[in-house]
Amino acid sequence: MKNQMNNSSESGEQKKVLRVGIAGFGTIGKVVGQALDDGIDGMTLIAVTSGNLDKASQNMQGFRQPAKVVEAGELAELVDVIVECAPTRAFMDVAVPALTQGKVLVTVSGAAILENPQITDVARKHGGQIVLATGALLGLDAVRAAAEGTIYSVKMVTRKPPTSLTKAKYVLENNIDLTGLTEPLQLFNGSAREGAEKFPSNVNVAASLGLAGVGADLTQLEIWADPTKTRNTHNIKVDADSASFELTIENVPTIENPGTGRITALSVIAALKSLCAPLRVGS
Ligand SMILES: NC(=O)C1=CN([C@@H]2O[C@H](COP(=O)(O)OP(=O)(O)OC[C@H]3O[C@@H](n4cnc5c(N)ncnc54)[C@H](O)[C@@H]3O)[C@@H](O)[C@H]2O)C=CC1
Ligand SMILES: O=C([O-])CC(=O)C(=O)O
Repeated sequence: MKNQMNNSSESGEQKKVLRVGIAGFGTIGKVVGQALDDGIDGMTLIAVTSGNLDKASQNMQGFRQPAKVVEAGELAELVDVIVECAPTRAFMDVAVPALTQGKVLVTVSGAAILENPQITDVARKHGGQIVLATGALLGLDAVRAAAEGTIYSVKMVTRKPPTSLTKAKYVLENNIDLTGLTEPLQLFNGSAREGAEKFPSNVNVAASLGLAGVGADLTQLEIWADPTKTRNTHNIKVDADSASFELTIENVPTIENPGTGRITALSVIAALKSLCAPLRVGS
């Protein structure tokens, strides 16, 4: 990782402090920014960019040390680590300059990585790294481990309250009215790749599951708008030669953006901490 800041610790030894920038200061970005402002060992928030720069400044009013608010193109050169939590369509505008400059990109945009697989070549060529945080899912550590052997099948079923899906691309494009739904409605049944294309802001987790395991084409996905649910629920079933497992996570929707579970920002914070921690738990 290039260009880390040096700080002297009390013992006099040089300690590397990672300079962090956030691209996308919305539901996830604000929580991550607040955590950095509260203090994460070994890193400091330097700069933020977002769709609306004035709003980003306002959102840092309570911060002890508000970061610089910069245009998207300026962010990468100022920092060592970029946290990308912008809409899928903005991913390449953030990722390419970051990785071309050899920086670390921490992201939850699994759908955008599937859509732009060449981004890993950019990272490889310039010595950058993409860290796809687990986000709103669970079990990616076990899926990755199983993928070192033979996985026979991976299936994921997502059930979200209708309010978490009203802004989904597929729902808007097809004028699907989810208000007044009285029983579960299946919106999608197919591969994780196709699901991530149709619901890019809603099943990043399915894209991540595909990337962790047998690939997005072989990962099966169902998406349901389910009025019996109050939480964004993902169930995954994996059958492999090393293990079989079934896991379910029930994510509390955020108030700002019900499609995004509260745990997502916390997963990003955990991923950031892993970059500096002397002990890293999980693969
Ligand atoms: N893997 C996972 O578990 C999850 C992934 N996500 C992904 O994270 C993304 C962010 O989620 P939220 O924070 O809930 O969305 P949000 O809509 O609350 O915030 C997005 C922010 O990005 C900003 N933005 C728009 N255009 C931009 C650009 N060109 N450059 C930089 N920032 C820009 C917006 O102004 C807004 O502040 C989602 O679009 C989704 O793709 C979301 C939830 C879970
Ligand atoms: O997958 C996503 O992008 C978001 C999600 O399901 C959740 O927050 O539960």
